[in-house]
Amino acid sequence: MDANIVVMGTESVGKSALTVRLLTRRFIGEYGDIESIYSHSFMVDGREITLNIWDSPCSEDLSVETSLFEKKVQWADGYVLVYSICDRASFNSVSRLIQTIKSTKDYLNADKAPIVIVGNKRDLCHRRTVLSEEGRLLALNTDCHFYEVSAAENYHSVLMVFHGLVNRMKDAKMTMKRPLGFKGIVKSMSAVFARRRTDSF
Ligand SMILES: Nc1nc2c(ncn2[C@@H]2O[C@H](COP(=O)(O)OP(=O)(O)OP(=O)(O)O)[C@@H](O)[C@H]2O)c(=O)[nH]1
Repeated sequence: MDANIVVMGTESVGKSALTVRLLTRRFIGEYGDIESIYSHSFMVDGREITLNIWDSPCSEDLSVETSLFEKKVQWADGYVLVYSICDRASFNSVSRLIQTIKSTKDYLNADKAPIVIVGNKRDLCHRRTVLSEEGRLLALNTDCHFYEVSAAENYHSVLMVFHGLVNRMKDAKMTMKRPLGFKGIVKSMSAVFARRRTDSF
């Protein structure tokens, strides 16, 4: 199975940290302002799954970004929407993103693609401003899955996010997508930071 996942959320919530954690099992602290698509393969229930993961900074200015946003929605088989549990504005933004994704999908008549909501930075619970229950309730109300994780502290919880999404995608009807033109597991940090221009497809 080959599936496309878009990782979205506001600035500094840990989108790159989550993606890099999945790819390398490591947390390196600083990630720079990278927008990249990575390819990562792993086994689930004896089957090889290849995920193409688009780590994208979010622009709230959808009037400017509409065509890029539509491109992402057309491309995506699933979404990881990230907020920081210490940043209420990032949580509110995820809530708005879900509505925008759903209305764009309706507008484009795109396939139903599952969404996972991720509350990141769980290790900073002394600075928490968003309760777990709020995340859980948002997920319940919008038919999404919900996880709270710490990309800084834990690889397995991050793995669970992507496994959970893969399981939901298996249930959803998947249409064949145009291949990205590159594949393979990203194995080293230098490969992780090899940039891929997103306007090339
Ligand atoms: N304590 C803690 N810090 C984290 C965690 N995840 C990410 N960070 C930190 O938060 C900052 C932003 O992380 P990034 O992964 O660059 O966030 P991003 O969402 O990709 O940011 P942009 O690319 O600017 O949109 C960095 O300083 C990370 O070290 C976490 O789980 N816990």
